[in-house]
Amino acid sequence: MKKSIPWIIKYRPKRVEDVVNQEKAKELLIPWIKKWLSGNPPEKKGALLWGPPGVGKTSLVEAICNEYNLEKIELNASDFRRKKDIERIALVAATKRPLPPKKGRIVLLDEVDGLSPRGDEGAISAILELLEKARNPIIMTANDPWGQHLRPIRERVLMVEFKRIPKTKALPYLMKICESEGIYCEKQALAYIWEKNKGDLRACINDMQAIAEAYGKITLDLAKALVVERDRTLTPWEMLQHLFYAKYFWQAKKAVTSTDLDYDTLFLWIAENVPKQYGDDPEDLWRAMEALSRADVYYGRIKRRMNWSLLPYYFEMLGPGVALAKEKYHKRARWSYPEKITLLAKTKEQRRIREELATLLSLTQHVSKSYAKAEIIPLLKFIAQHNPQYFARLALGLRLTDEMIKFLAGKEYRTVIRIKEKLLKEMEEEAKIRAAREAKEYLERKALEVVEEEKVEKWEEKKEEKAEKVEKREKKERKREERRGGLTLLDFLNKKK
Ligand SMILES: Nc1ncnc2c1ncn2[C@@H]1O[C@H](COP(=O)(O)OP(=O)(O)OP(=O)(O)O)[C@@H](O)[C@H]1O
Repeated sequence: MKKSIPWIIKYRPKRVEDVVNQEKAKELLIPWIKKWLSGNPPEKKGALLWGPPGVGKTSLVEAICNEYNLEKIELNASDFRRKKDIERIALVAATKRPLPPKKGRIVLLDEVDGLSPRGDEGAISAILELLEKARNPIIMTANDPWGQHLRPIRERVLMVEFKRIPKTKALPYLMKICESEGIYCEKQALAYIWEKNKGDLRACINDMQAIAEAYGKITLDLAKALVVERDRTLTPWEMLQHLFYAKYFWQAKKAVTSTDLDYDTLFLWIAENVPKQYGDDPEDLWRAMEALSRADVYYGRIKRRMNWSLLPYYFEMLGPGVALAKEKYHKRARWSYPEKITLLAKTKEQRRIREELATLLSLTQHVSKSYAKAEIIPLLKFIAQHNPQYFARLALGLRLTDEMIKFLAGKEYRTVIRIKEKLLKEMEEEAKIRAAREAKEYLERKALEVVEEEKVEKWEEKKEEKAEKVEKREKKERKREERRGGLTLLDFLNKKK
């Protein structure tokens, strides 16, 4: 595929006057820069250029650098998240003079609104320090500078607002690009592109280039067919359309990141349709499948290690990897809904039963659910299908429901249920007999207990009678002794002698 320089680079404003429709911003920024150049730095050492994306913030800074012969040191939000990043690069840059022939230096911190209120306080305090010490202008950009955490920065800088580019200004500018490229272009097409991109010139130029390079002209019909509204979520079919017909990296990446499909489902949609779309060219197909397999590897790592920083690579493989795998034009194939999803929908009920069975087994057998699924369920299935008699006993013991039995026994289901019912009847009979036997034994035991109690009572009565007799005898004895004058029989006899 022929690759040419992106128009947003080729037509980037070179001079301040080339930046369209930002007169107010220029009125604020240019005098501020001139103060720096005059050797009498302004009170506020930083400027924050804010406004919607693609309206010329960075372009104006670059145009200023060009026009006033300044060196630009640019850092993106991801480069200055930590305090020491700023100290290492920006602070040095902001406090040193540039090498000749450059007259001065601008430090550009792009997308400061990308700093998070919690994780990046260090970076924010480092920026504040930078604003104190700077001996060169510090320019920052942001789409939304109104976060509470950016307040200290807002209070110390010159706030410069950038407006959306109105249609009246944007269309002539875009038309000029078409003329320079020698491309036939319909004005309504540009108006349509402008509307869909809500005044974002970068997005308009990108869309124009994509259409022009694919079809050699920009017409309203083509624009309607190819331009997607920004921030709109694509249906899976639209996603496939945009992906398979993307000519640029960014288009393909946008296609895969603009759906609300979850990551697994997105993968399934693409994997299902790649062979259909590229099937007529083995090499294109091979490259696309290679990209898909890499996406799968990244996704596996993300899930296993919870390493979400790999997500961009997943999208890059899935989107641009698949889209740019083609070297020739492919006719639109008959795309289809991923078979796996259809299958999953069909097997939903089966999966529910399997899940319930695994829960039951894990509770009764004291194993994990995954062990139950991997080891016990297959074993039960085998037993059910080869020895229904034995399985029916197991089913009763494990208290499996009929639907679980059906799930495990498959064709043998009816046999197992028949055996299970027969077993249940037998068990009921057995239970009745056992209950009757137990009742009889109970009565016998009770009767024996009664006889024993009677015996004990009689024995106790006799014991009392005996005790009474002994008491009576002792009483008599005592009376006789008293009559003898307290002498024992032996004393009495001795006395007589
Ligand atoms: N006002 C403008 N005048 C001329 N060209 C513009 C203007 N705005 C945007 N462009 C075009 O869009 C491209 C991107 O613009 P730029 O990088 O300046 O946008 P930005 O406002 O900084 O966006 P972001 O907030 O996303 O960084 C430029 O290369 C240029 O081609």
